[in-house]
Amino acid sequence: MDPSELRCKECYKKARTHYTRDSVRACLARLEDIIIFALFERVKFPLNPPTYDLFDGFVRETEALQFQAYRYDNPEENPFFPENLPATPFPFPEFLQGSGASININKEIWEMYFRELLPKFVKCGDDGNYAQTAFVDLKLLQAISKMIHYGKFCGEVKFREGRSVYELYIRAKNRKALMRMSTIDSIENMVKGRVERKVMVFGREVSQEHDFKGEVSILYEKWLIPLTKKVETEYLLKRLD
Ligand SMILES: O=C(O)C(=O)C[C@]1(C(=O)O)C=C[C@@H](O)C=C1
Repeated sequence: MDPSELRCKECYKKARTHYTRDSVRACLARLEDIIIFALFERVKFPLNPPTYDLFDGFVRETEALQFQAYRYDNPEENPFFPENLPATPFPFPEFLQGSGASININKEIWEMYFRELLPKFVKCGDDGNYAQTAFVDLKLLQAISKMIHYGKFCGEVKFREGRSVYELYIRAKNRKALMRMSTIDSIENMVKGRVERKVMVFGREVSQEHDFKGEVSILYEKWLIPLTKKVETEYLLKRLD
């Protein structure tokens, strides 16, 4: 059968119209699984430096292809090289509002990935598996990017629940207060605990070679959660533009 014939009524419904605190948190939890699995996949390979001679081009070409397959029509997805792609109007009914909808901090995520994450988790060496290394790097980068940019959706659901207070701080451009309002320590601790448990369960085999104890939750604490909150706060600051 030609897969392009696969159609059902639901396909035309473009259902991603509404997000709630619970649905956004459930997405973040699923992305956590993808990030942890991909991290385990990545540490099976050593650093493999020649991978990175062509990695930029590999990401640009992959994004150009995925653009044609409508990946970036979805406001949950943000390219690493937007300058390489035609501008996209958002065809999904828009949930995000204001000019913060187009925030893209992938350049910062890219820096964090190569400066902090890879050197921390991956051993030096070269086993020749460059294509596999590049695929898993991109998978991990895209999952991390999606998670961090979910900060926009976190910001929007919180704004809709507490519009009057948020409007006050947004008009006063009070970044600190918005950051404080976005921060829920109990949820962050729950996320870090859950990450630790997943690492222990998913990573039994990998952990014979790599001792991940605490490291993935530190990655969350030091980079992934702060960058998600940064996107959330920057989104809110532009919510009324
Ligand atoms: O769950 C939320 O409310 C979020 O904003 C997400 C998140 C996270 O990155 O997991 C970020 C900030 C909060 O302090 C708690 C959790």
